[in-house]
Amino acid sequence: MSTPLIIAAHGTRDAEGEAVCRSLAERVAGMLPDAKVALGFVELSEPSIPEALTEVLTDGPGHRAVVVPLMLGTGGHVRSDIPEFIAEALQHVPAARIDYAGHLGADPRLVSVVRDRIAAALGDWDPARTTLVFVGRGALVPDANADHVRLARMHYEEGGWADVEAAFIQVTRPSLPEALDRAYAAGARQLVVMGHWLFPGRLRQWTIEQSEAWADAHPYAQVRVAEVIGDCDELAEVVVDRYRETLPDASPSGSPAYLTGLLLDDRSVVVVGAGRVSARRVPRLLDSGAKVTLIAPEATGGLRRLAEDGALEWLPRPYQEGDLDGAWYALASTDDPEVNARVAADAEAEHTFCVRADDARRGSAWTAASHSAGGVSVAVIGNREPRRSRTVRDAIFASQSVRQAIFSALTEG
Ligand SMILES: C[C@@]1(CC(=O)O)C2=NC(=C\c3[nH]c(c(CCC(=O)O)c3CC(=O)O)Cc3[nH]c(c(CC(=O)O)c3CCC(=O)O)/C=C3\N/C(=C\2)[C@@H](CCC(=O)O)[C@]3(C)CC(=O)O)/[C@H]1CCC(=O)O
Ligand SMILES: NC(=O)c1ccc[n+]([C@@H]2O[C@H](COP(=O)([O-])OP(=O)(O)OC[C@H]3O[C@@H](n4cnc5c(N)ncnc54)[C@H](O)[C@@H]3O)[C@@H](O)[C@H]2O)c1
Repeated sequence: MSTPLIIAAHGTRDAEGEAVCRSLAERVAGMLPDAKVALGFVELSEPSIPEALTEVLTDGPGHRAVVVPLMLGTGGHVRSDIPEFIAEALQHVPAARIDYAGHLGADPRLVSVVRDRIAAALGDWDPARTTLVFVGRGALVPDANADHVRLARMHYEEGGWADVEAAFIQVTRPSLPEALDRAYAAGARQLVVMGHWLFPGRLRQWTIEQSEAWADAHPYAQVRVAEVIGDCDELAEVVVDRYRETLPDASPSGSPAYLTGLLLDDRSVVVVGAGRVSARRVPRLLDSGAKVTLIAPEATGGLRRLAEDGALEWLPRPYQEGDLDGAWYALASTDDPEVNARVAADAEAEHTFCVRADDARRGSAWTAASHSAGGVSVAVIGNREPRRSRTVRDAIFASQSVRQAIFSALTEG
């Protein structure tokens, strides 16, 4: 049995909205046959999040649960209310572990569903002659509102619209009628209103009412209102992904690797095998100041040159017992599994951490996908999926906010 999933939904007075939410939860449950999946609501529907959590934690396996907020943005419910509900549940079941997953966000699958809903409302209209009014909830959290405006802008960039206006149904501005007025003043006479809502409910109702009232007052304009996201596979898949993202990755025992930073200056590191894998890893070891001894009958050109330059010591012969003496760290990366197994076994006996390149579960260390910039090093270890780790590392450094965090700290310092 896998860890139970609590889907933290908003809740609604609207019977249809609640039914659609429940059918979405069933769809998610169908995608996670090994896990108990239950709904908990922030308000207006039953059970509450602490009630739902307490029930699965008391009955379920291992006193663990994952909470996925069924929320598009990062407003107060995601930042404060749900964490408080989790804390409340932990008071009832103190030994429990509850992981709080990320909100749904602008996942490409959800953006694509929204695009479909908008296209259905657009019907026979030409987007180039139509203005899209993209309505969000509005929150006290500036970031959440800015995210909504960003998403509206993405629809402009990708949709071929005459124009796109972002609007908010509550809390902040422009309101929906204000955004419709702006568009009208700019010449728009065909408007599609998309309320960025998950399910039917009051927000959808207000969107329709306000759009109709505005259209009645503007006889030269036509307004079409798009449907909500609703219960669909894409939404369920994003919920399942958020759930899975919180689960620990599987090293040999199923526990995640313990990430650390080795300080290798002048410490002996033994690399057995001098092919492509070693050629990728040895330069990084040398960058870290390690004293590298390379053991292999044949070495790639690059490694040969490093040996000739005196950057490392190369012993051009097969591995033999005793080669790991004094080593702090070892790499077994020959193309012979039996040799790699011997290196790993000798390292184990010496308490030397050792990477086994051909069969990682039989080693005691893994090589991270890493990069350093501005004195900050990032190491990513995945679930024996090196390409994914590399992609995650690259995404971290491609992120503007990460670079800002690294370099603004440098200038402040
Ligand atoms: C991240 C990176 C760091 C680095 O090496 O510097 C790294 N592997 C990279 C590339 C890569 N590895 C492989 C291919 C071939 C193509 C393919 O299959 O996709 C490519 C792609 C290529 O070469 O382009 C094959 C492969 N890899 C492992 C096994 C054996 C096994 O899993 O049991 C096999 C099958 C061997 C076989 O079939 O015999 C095992 C491991 N590889 C790890 C790290 C460790 C943690 C990984 C993680 O976080 O998930 C781990 C678990 C242990 C370890 O070896 O340390 C680096 C990319 C960084 C960058 O590009 O900058
Ligand atoms: N972990 C990873 O990221 C990763 C990536 C690709 C491949 N691999 C695996 O790693 C292993 C090595 O791959 P490669 O592409 O570097 O191989 P390669 O064929 O390029 O190099 C193998 C090296 O091992 C040396 N060698 C052979 N027998 C030896 C012995 N008895 N003692 C010492 N050295 C010996 C060879 O001289 C050569 O230098 C393979 O088993 C491959 O399946 C791992």
